[in-house]
Parts: sequence; C-alpha cells; structure tokens
Amino acid sequence: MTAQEAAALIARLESLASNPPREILLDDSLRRKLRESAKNFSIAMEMPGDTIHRLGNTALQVSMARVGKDTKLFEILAGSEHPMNCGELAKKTGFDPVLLERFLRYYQSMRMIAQVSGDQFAANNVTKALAGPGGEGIVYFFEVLNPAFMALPEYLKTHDYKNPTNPCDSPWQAGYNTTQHPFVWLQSHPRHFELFMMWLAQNREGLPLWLDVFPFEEEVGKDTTDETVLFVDIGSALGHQSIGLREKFPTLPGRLIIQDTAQVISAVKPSHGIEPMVYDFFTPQPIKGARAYYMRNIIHDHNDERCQEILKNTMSAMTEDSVLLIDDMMLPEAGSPWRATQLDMTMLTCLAAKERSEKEWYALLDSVGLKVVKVWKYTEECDDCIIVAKPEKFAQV
Ligand SMILES: C[S@@+](CC[C@H](N)C(=O)[O-])C[C@H]1O[C@@H](n2cnc3c(N)ncnc32)[C@H](O)[C@@H]1O
Repeated sequence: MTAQEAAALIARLESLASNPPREILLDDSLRRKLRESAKNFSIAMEMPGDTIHRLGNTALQVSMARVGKDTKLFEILAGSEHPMNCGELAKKTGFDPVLLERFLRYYQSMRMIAQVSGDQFAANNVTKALAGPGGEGIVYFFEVLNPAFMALPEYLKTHDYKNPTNPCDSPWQAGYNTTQHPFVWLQSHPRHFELFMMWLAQNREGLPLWLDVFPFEEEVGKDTTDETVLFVDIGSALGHQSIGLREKFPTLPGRLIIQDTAQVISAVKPSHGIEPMVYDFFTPQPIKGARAYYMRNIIHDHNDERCQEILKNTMSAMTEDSVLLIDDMMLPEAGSPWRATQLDMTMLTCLAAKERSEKEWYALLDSVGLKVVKVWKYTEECDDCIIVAKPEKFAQV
C-alpha cells in the first residue's frame, strides 16, 4: 500500500467512524462484518505494547464505566440536546471539576464520550449504550461477575486445569468464599439477585428474538383452546419470554405458565394472564401434556448429569402433542463468535457449566432419548438457537 493509499484509507475510515452511513446501520449483517473486520484490522496493527496495555487495562475500563454510571454522567450527556462543558457536567454529577476533567479526558480517549471541541463533550453511540437500560449490565459485571472472574486463574491452578463440572466448587465459590451453589447463594444476597434478574431481561437487547424466526403459531399453536396449556416456560426468571410470546400472539388461545424457584416467583408481577408457579426442575414436571416446554438458558447452566435430570423430568410430562423447545447457543466447531465464547467462560467460571457445540447437544439429547426435530438459529452474534426436540417414542421417523 502506498502512503497515498494509506492516507485515503485513513480519511475514509475517520469519516465513516464520525458519521456511519444509515444504510450500513440498517443492514445488520453488513454492520457486523464491518465491525469485525475493523476490529481484526485494529488488532493486526498493534505493537506488543499496545496489546498488553489494551488487555491489561480492561478491568480499569469496567471500573471507569461504573463510575460514569454511578454519577449518571452518561445519562446526562445522552439526555442533553447540546454539548456540555466540564463545569456544567461537574455541577450535575457532583464530581470535583478537577477530577472530572481527568475522567472526561479518559472517557473521550476510550470513545465512551465524544469531545466535540476543547471543553465541549457530547454523547456518542457508546455513551447512549451506557445510558440505556442495557447499561446496567456494567453494574452487573462489576458487582456480580468480577469476583468470580478474578478467582479463575488461581482456581484453575489449584485444580490442575481440569474442566470444572461441580457447581459447588467453581471459581464462583473461590471468589465469594462460599460452598453454596450460586443459585442458592443468590437467595440470601438480594442486591446480587436483583442485578441478576435485571441482566437476564437485558442481556440480548438489540438482537433478534427467537419468535422472529421460529414459527410458533404453525409449529405449536394449531387448534388450541383457552384450556390448552400452550407454553410452559421452565426456569423463566420473571417471565420476559412468555410476555413476549403473549404480546406477539395476543389472540392465540391457551395457557402460559412460568416456573421458577420460590424466590424468583415471589418477585414476579403478574401480567398478561400468565400463570406463575413455583417448581424445582430437579423434580418431575407437574404440568402434563403441554404443547411446548420451553427452556431458555437453562441447560447451559448445568453439567451433563444435571441436564439429564432436568430433561428426563420434563420428558416425563410430555405427550405425543408436546415439543421441547430449548433456547440456547449451539457453538460451531470453528470460529465461534466472541459474545458466545465470553458466555461460555462465564458459565465455566460461575456455574462449572458450559455452552455446547452441535456435537455436544446431539450427544446430550440422545443420551436421554430425545430426538432433535429441527434447529432454528436466530442470532449470528451469539449462535442462539431453538432446538426442537421430542422423546424418541413420539418422534416421527
Ligand atoms: C440463566 S437463568 C435463565 C432465565 C430465563 N429463562 C432467561 O432466559 O432469562 C436460569 C433460571 O433458572 C432458575 N432456576 C435455577 N434453579 C432452578 C430450579 N432448580 N428449578 C427451577 N428454576 C431454577 C433461576 O432462578 C433462573 O431464573
């Protein structure tokens, strides 16, 4: 590449970064490809020092983002119709102006805010993300996950780098100095519990939904009446997927039941006619013959043995008309996307569990006598899929 070509490329990239064309932002596949290529190129351009400083300071980035959340700096900038200066921002956030000047300098260098001119700052796309409901994820990562992430290296060293499979002996227990299963631990830690519930509702913000791809009405909702149990959402948390289903098909007859632990169900605000129910999925499913048993991000929380128990308990209630809908990631054998692999490491760290590859899914389901009918992939970003399965005895050959 000549110096002239390089200068032209730099100018083009700068112009695209400061004003991304609308047609790119509206074409999700193209937007992702450009984002990934630009990231790959940026990493390819690093000198060793760049790499170490970038990676070594990721914990600082989360801390700095957390301070911006605590002081509402991002919300204030995102809500302002005009750029703001350090003095104005100091008054609104309660920051010492001397300290804020340093923070603003950092934030603009990390592209968390835009520096329009000398002392004028404005929101960019990152500021808006941090200011939005998904921005609470920063608080979740900082408070809930970080202690377990920090414990990972020492845990693996003392466990001979074996793949963790015991949910009561994982980096989570080392980080939190407990022997309890994380779901049990959360029962006596309301702040962490609240952040966890919040994050479950937010963590796929902006991505396609399973109902955008899976033809629920045709596959599950034919010839139902008000008495039909249409959908049992097992381990539903507060029921956001069931609410989404009811909102997408408001006139489709049938009952929607959400099931979770007593602590979670007591936090549910009843809505949309959805029926909350306390149920432990390590016991046989009490709702028999439902059209669909749905589990979103349940199987990835558990090792194979525990999954087999959960699946068998669900199968015990299934009839010929029932399907099992597993909503989880199916990792490709090569080239898994970074959001998916991050979640796999989170499962490892917090629950001694895992995201599964196609091969692992088929082996797990086969081991309990479930036959995969079809897999509907609905996100590229995370390899999220709906795996439709039926007990072998009911599956058509
Ligand atoms: C990763 S969350 C997934 C929640 C929800 N399906 C979603 O996708 O947002 C796992 C859920 O399983 C619930 N859970 C854990 N152990 C359970 C058990 N033994 N019986 C029923 N639910 C349980 C948790 O309370 C939590 O809501």
